[in-house]
Amino acid sequence: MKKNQTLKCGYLGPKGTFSEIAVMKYFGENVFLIPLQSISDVFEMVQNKEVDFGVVPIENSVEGSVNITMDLLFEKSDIHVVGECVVPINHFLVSYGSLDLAEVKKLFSHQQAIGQCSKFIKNRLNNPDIIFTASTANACEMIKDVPESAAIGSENIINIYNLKVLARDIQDSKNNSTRFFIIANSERFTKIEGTAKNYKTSIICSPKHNEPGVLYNMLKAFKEKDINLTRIESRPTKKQLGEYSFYIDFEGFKEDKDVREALVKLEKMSSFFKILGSYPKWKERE
Ligand SMILES: O=C(O)C(=O)Cc1ccccc1
Repeated sequence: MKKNQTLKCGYLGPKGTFSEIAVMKYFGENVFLIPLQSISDVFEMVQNKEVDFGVVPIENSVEGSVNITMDLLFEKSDIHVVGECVVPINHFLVSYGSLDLAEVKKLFSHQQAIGQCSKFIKNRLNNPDIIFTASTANACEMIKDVPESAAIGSENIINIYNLKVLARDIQDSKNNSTRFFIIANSERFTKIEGTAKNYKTSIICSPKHNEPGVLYNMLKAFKEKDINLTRIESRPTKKQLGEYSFYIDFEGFKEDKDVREALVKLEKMSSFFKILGSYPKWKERE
Protein backbone atom coordinates (compact mmCIF):
# COMPACT_ATOMS: atom_id res chain seq x y z
CA MET A 1 0.00 0.00 0.00
CA LYS A 2 1.19 3.52 -0.84
CA LYS A 3 2.15 5.82 2.03
CA ASN A 4 -0.98 7.85 2.46
CA GLN A 5 -1.43 9.43 5.85
CA THR A 6 -4.78 10.87 4.83
CA LEU A 7 -6.49 7.48 5.20
CA LYS A 8 -8.24 6.94 8.53
CA CYS A 9 -8.82 3.58 10.21
CA GLY A 10 -11.34 3.12 13.04
CA TYR A 11 -10.94 0.31 15.60
CA LEU A 12 -11.94 -0.72 19.11
CA GLY A 13 -9.88 1.51 21.40
CA PRO A 14 -8.58 3.12 23.51
CA LYS A 15 -4.85 2.90 22.75
CA GLY A 16 -3.24 -0.49 23.36
CA THR A 17 -6.01 -2.91 22.32
CA PHE A 18 -5.38 -6.01 20.24
CA SER A 19 -7.47 -4.34 17.53
CA GLU A 20 -4.88 -1.54 17.43
CA ILE A 21 -2.12 -4.15 17.04
CA ALA A 22 -4.08 -5.58 14.08
CA VAL A 23 -4.39 -2.11 12.47
CA MET A 24 -0.64 -1.51 12.79
CA LYS A 25 0.19 -4.98 11.52
CA TYR A 26 -2.04 -4.58 8.45
CA PHE A 27 -1.43 -0.94 7.53
CA GLY A 28 1.97 -0.17 9.12
CA GLU A 29 2.43 3.60 9.36
CA ASN A 30 0.08 4.24 6.49
CA VAL A 31 -3.12 5.27 8.28
CA PHE A 32 -4.32 7.59 11.01
CA LEU A 33 -5.42 5.56 14.02
CA ILE A 34 -8.97 6.41 15.12
CA PRO A 35 -9.71 4.60 18.43
CA LEU A 36 -13.48 4.14 19.02
CA GLN A 37 -15.58 2.98 21.95
CA SER A 38 -17.21 -0.12 20.50
CA ILE A 39 -17.20 -2.49 17.53
CA SER A 40 -20.59 -1.13 16.59
CA ASP A 41 -19.12 2.43 16.46
CA VAL A 42 -16.49 1.09 14.04
CA PHE A 43 -19.23 -0.19 11.70
CA GLU A 44 -21.15 3.09 11.97
CA MET A 45 -18.11 5.26 11.23
CA VAL A 46 -17.28 3.12 8.18
CA GLN A 47 -20.90 3.18 7.01
CA ASN A 48 -21.06 6.99 7.35
CA LYS A 49 -17.70 7.38 5.56
CA GLU A 50 -16.24 9.13 8.61
CA VAL A 51 -13.29 6.72 8.34
CA ASP A 52 -11.89 4.95 5.24
CA PHE A 53 -11.41 1.59 6.94
CA GLY A 54 -12.41 -0.26 10.09
CA VAL A 55 -10.65 -3.22 11.72
CA VAL A 56 -12.85 -5.63 13.70
CA PRO A 57 -12.16 -9.02 15.37
CA ILE A 58 -14.11 -11.82 13.67
CA GLU A 59 -12.87 -15.08 15.23
CA ASN A 60 -10.42 -16.46 17.77
CA SER A 61 -8.68 -19.82 17.70
CA VAL A 62 -9.88 -20.64 21.24
CA GLU A 63 -13.12 -18.72 21.76
CA GLY A 64 -14.53 -19.00 18.23
CA SER A 65 -16.64 -16.32 16.54
CA VAL A 66 -17.00 -12.77 17.82
CA ASN A 67 -20.81 -12.64 17.77
CA ILE A 68 -21.21 -8.85 17.74
CA THR A 69 -19.08 -8.61 14.58
CA MET A 70 -20.97 -11.52 12.97
CA ASP A 71 -24.33 -9.84 13.69
CA LEU A 72 -23.24 -6.41 12.43
CA LEU A 73 -21.94 -7.94 9.20
CA PHE A 74 -25.44 -9.37 8.73
CA GLU A 75 -27.34 -6.21 9.69
CA LYS A 76 -25.36 -3.34 8.22
CA SER A 77 -25.55 -2.35 4.59
CA ASP A 78 -22.71 -0.67 2.66
CA ILE A 79 -20.03 -2.65 4.48
CA HIS A 80 -17.44 -4.55 2.42
CA VAL A 81 -14.79 -6.89 3.73
CA VAL A 82 -11.61 -5.82 1.91
CA GLY A 83 -8.93 -7.65 3.91
CA GLU A 84 -8.05 -10.00 6.75
CA CYS A 85 -5.24 -10.04 9.30
CA VAL A 86 -4.26 -12.72 11.83
CA VAL A 87 -2.69 -11.60 15.11
CA PRO A 88 -1.07 -13.92 17.70
CA ILE A 89 -2.60 -13.09 21.09
CA ASN A 90 -0.50 -13.19 24.28
CA HIS A 91 -2.24 -12.00 27.42
CA PHE A 92 -0.70 -10.20 30.41
CA LEU A 93 -2.18 -9.84 33.90
CA VAL A 94 -1.50 -6.28 35.03
CA SER A 95 -2.28 -3.87 37.87
CA TYR A 96 -1.28 -0.39 39.08
CA GLY A 97 0.45 -1.62 42.24
CA SER A 98 2.19 -4.84 43.23
CA LEU A 99 -0.28 -7.56 44.17
CA ASP A 100 0.06 -11.30 44.81
CA LEU A 101 -2.12 -13.34 42.48
CA ALA A 102 -4.22 -14.51 45.43
CA GLU A 103 -4.93 -10.87 46.37
CA VAL A 104 -6.70 -10.04 43.08
CA LYS A 105 -10.34 -9.55 44.14
CA LYS A 106 -11.66 -7.93 40.95
CA LEU A 107 -10.60 -8.88 37.44
CA PHE A 108 -11.43 -6.57 34.51
CA SER A 109 -11.21 -7.39 30.80
CA HIS A 110 -12.92 -7.88 27.46
CA GLN A 111 -15.07 -11.02 27.31
CA GLN A 112 -12.77 -12.60 24.67
CA ALA A 113 -9.70 -12.11 26.87
CA ILE A 114 -11.43 -13.57 29.94
CA GLY A 115 -12.50 -16.59 27.86
CA GLN A 116 -9.02 -17.09 26.42
CA CYS A 117 -7.48 -17.15 29.94
CA SER A 118 -10.15 -19.24 31.70
CA LYS A 119 -7.75 -21.97 32.92
CA PHE A 120 -5.33 -19.44 34.43
CA ILE A 121 -8.22 -17.61 36.14
CA LYS A 122 -9.60 -20.86 37.58
CA ASN A 123 -6.28 -22.41 38.63
CA ARG A 124 -4.12 -19.48 39.67
CA LEU A 125 -6.48 -16.76 40.97
CA ASN A 126 -8.62 -16.81 44.08
CA ASN A 127 -12.09 -16.69 42.51
CA PRO A 128 -12.12 -12.90 41.73
CA ASP A 129 -15.23 -11.01 40.64
CA ILE A 130 -15.11 -10.74 36.86
CA ILE A 131 -16.03 -7.40 35.27
CA PHE A 132 -16.46 -7.41 31.48
CA THR A 133 -15.27 -4.25 29.76
CA ALA A 134 -15.63 -2.79 26.27
CA SER A 135 -11.98 -3.63 25.48
CA THR A 136 -8.79 -4.82 27.18
CA ALA A 137 -7.28 -1.31 27.21
CA ASN A 138 -10.54 0.04 28.62
CA ALA A 139 -10.11 -2.45 31.50
CA CYS A 140 -6.72 -0.85 32.27
CA GLU A 141 -8.35 2.58 32.54
CA MET A 142 -11.07 1.20 34.81
CA ILE A 143 -8.82 -0.50 37.40
CA LYS A 144 -7.01 2.74 38.17
CA ASP A 145 -9.16 3.64 41.19
CA VAL A 146 -10.26 0.14 42.23
CA PRO A 147 -8.23 -1.44 45.07
CA GLU A 148 -7.13 -5.10 44.68
CA SER A 149 -8.01 -5.08 41.01
CA ALA A 150 -6.18 -6.34 37.92
CA ALA A 151 -6.77 -6.34 34.15
CA ILE A 152 -5.91 -8.67 31.28
CA GLY A 153 -4.50 -7.17 28.08
CA SER A 154 -1.73 -6.99 25.49
CA GLU A 155 1.95 -6.35 26.14
CA ASN A 156 1.48 -2.88 24.59
CA ILE A 157 -0.71 -1.65 27.46
CA ILE A 158 2.07 -2.04 30.05
CA ASN A 159 3.97 1.08 29.00
CA ILE A 160 0.99 3.08 27.79
CA TYR A 161 -0.73 2.89 31.21
CA ASN A 162 2.47 2.43 33.27
CA LEU A 163 1.34 -0.88 34.75
CA LYS A 164 2.98 -3.63 36.82
CA VAL A 165 3.04 -7.12 35.29
CA LEU A 166 1.63 -9.77 37.67
CA ALA A 167 1.85 -12.64 35.15
CA ARG A 168 2.72 -13.03 31.48
CA ASP A 169 1.47 -15.31 28.69
CA ILE A 170 -1.56 -16.39 30.68
CA GLN A 171 -3.68 -17.48 27.67
CA ASP A 172 -4.88 -21.12 27.76
CA SER A 173 -3.40 -21.97 24.37
CA LYS A 174 0.12 -21.16 23.17
CA ASN A 175 -1.17 -20.73 19.62
CA ASN A 176 -3.92 -18.29 20.59
CA SER A 177 -4.63 -16.07 17.59
CA THR A 178 -7.41 -13.77 16.42
CA ARG A 179 -8.49 -13.08 12.86
CA PHE A 180 -9.58 -9.53 12.07
CA PHE A 181 -11.57 -8.24 9.11
CA ILE A 182 -10.63 -4.99 7.40
CA ILE A 183 -13.93 -3.34 6.41
CA ALA A 184 -14.61 -0.39 4.10
CA ASN A 185 -17.55 1.47 2.69
CA SER A 186 -16.78 0.45 -0.89
CA GLU A 187 -14.84 -2.19 -2.78
CA ARG A 188 -12.46 0.26 -4.43
CA PHE A 189 -9.48 -0.99 -2.44
CA THR A 190 -9.48 -4.62 -3.61
CA LYS A 191 -7.43 -5.67 -6.63
CA ILE A 192 -7.20 -8.91 -8.53
CA GLU A 193 -3.61 -10.14 -8.73
CA GLY A 194 -2.34 -13.73 -8.80
CA THR A 195 -4.39 -16.90 -8.72
CA ALA A 196 -7.77 -17.59 -7.08
CA LYS A 197 -5.95 -19.48 -4.29
CA ASN A 198 -4.45 -16.18 -3.13
CA TYR A 199 -7.92 -14.82 -2.33
CA LYS A 200 -10.83 -15.54 -0.06
CA THR A 201 -14.47 -14.56 -0.37
CA SER A 202 -16.89 -14.25 2.56
CA ILE A 203 -20.67 -14.58 2.23
CA ILE A 204 -23.76 -14.91 4.44
CA CYS A 205 -26.82 -16.91 3.39
CA SER A 206 -30.01 -18.19 5.03
CA PRO A 207 -31.72 -21.16 3.35
CA LYS A 208 -35.26 -20.51 2.02
CA HIS A 209 -36.72 -23.76 3.32
CA ASN A 210 -35.98 -25.83 6.39
CA GLU A 211 -36.08 -29.28 4.78
CA PRO A 212 -33.85 -32.38 4.53
CA GLY A 213 -30.69 -31.84 2.51
CA VAL A 214 -30.87 -28.03 2.36
CA LEU A 215 -27.36 -27.47 3.72
CA TYR A 216 -26.06 -30.41 1.69
CA ASN A 217 -27.42 -28.82 -1.51
CA MET A 218 -25.91 -25.46 -0.65
CA LEU A 219 -22.48 -26.95 -0.03
CA LYS A 220 -22.76 -29.13 -3.15
CA ALA A 221 -22.68 -25.94 -5.22
CA PHE A 222 -19.10 -25.38 -3.96
CA LYS A 223 -18.06 -29.03 -4.35
CA GLU A 224 -19.25 -29.07 -7.99
CA LYS A 225 -16.86 -26.23 -8.80
CA ASP A 226 -14.01 -27.60 -6.68
CA ILE A 227 -14.09 -24.54 -4.41
CA ASN A 228 -12.32 -25.00 -1.08
CA LEU A 229 -14.28 -23.80 1.99
CA THR A 230 -12.12 -22.32 4.76
CA ARG A 231 -14.82 -21.58 7.37
CA ILE A 232 -18.49 -22.24 7.99
CA GLU A 233 -20.34 -20.87 11.00
CA SER A 234 -23.99 -20.35 11.84
CA ARG A 235 -25.86 -17.67 13.77
CA PRO A 236 -29.54 -17.64 14.70
CA THR A 237 -31.62 -15.42 12.37
CA LYS A 238 -33.28 -14.01 15.55
CA LYS A 239 -36.68 -14.40 13.84
CA GLN A 240 -37.52 -17.90 15.00
CA LEU A 241 -35.83 -20.55 17.12
CA GLY A 242 -34.15 -23.11 14.84
CA GLU A 243 -33.62 -20.72 11.88
CA TYR A 244 -30.00 -19.99 11.01
CA SER A 245 -27.82 -17.91 8.72
CA PHE A 246 -24.61 -19.48 7.48
CA TYR A 247 -21.37 -17.55 7.25
CA ILE A 248 -19.15 -19.15 4.64
CA ASP A 249 -15.56 -18.28 3.66
CA PHE A 250 -13.94 -19.95 0.68
CA GLU A 251 -10.92 -19.68 -1.59
CA GLY A 252 -11.41 -17.64 -4.75
CA PHE A 253 -12.49 -14.25 -5.99
CA LYS A 254 -16.13 -13.34 -6.47
CA GLU A 255 -15.59 -12.38 -10.12
CA ASP A 256 -14.09 -15.83 -10.98
CA LYS A 257 -16.39 -17.75 -13.35
CA ASP A 258 -16.70 -20.87 -11.13
CA VAL A 259 -17.30 -18.80 -8.02
CA ARG A 260 -19.98 -16.75 -9.78
CA GLU A 261 -21.79 -19.89 -10.96
CA ALA A 262 -21.70 -21.46 -7.48
CA LEU A 263 -23.01 -18.25 -5.92
CA VAL A 264 -25.89 -17.96 -8.42
CA LYS A 265 -27.02 -21.46 -7.34
CA LEU A 266 -26.66 -20.60 -3.68
CA GLU A 267 -28.60 -17.36 -4.01
CA LYS A 268 -31.54 -19.25 -5.58
CA MET A 269 -31.74 -21.47 -2.47
CA SER A 270 -31.54 -18.51 -0.05
CA SER A 271 -34.05 -16.17 1.56
CA PHE A 272 -31.14 -13.91 2.57
CA PHE A 273 -27.92 -13.71 0.60
CA LYS A 274 -25.04 -11.27 0.93
CA ILE A 275 -21.53 -11.23 -0.52
CA LEU A 276 -19.38 -9.53 2.11
CA GLY A 277 -16.37 -9.26 -0.20
CA SER A 278 -13.29 -10.81 -1.76
CA TYR A 279 -9.86 -10.03 -0.35
CA PRO A 280 -6.23 -11.24 -0.37
CA LYS A 281 -5.56 -14.18 1.97
CA TRP A 282 -3.52 -13.05 4.97
CA LYS A 283 0.20 -13.76 4.61
CA GLU A 284 2.73 -12.86 7.30
CA ARG A 285 5.02 -10.16 5.88
CA GLU A 286 8.79 -10.40 6.25
O1 LIG B 1 -10.15 -5.62 23.70
C1 LIG B 1 -9.28 -5.68 22.80
O2 LIG B 1 -8.07 -5.48 22.97
C2 LIG B 1 -9.74 -6.07 21.45
O3 LIG B 1 -9.21 -5.61 20.49
C3 LIG B 1 -10.76 -7.18 21.39
C4 LIG B 1 -10.00 -8.44 21.60
C5 LIG B 1 -9.85 -8.95 22.88
C6 LIG B 1 -9.10 -10.12 23.06
C7 LIG B 1 -8.51 -10.74 21.98
C8 LIG B 1 -8.66 -10.22 20.71
C9 LIG B 1 -9.42 -9.06 20.52
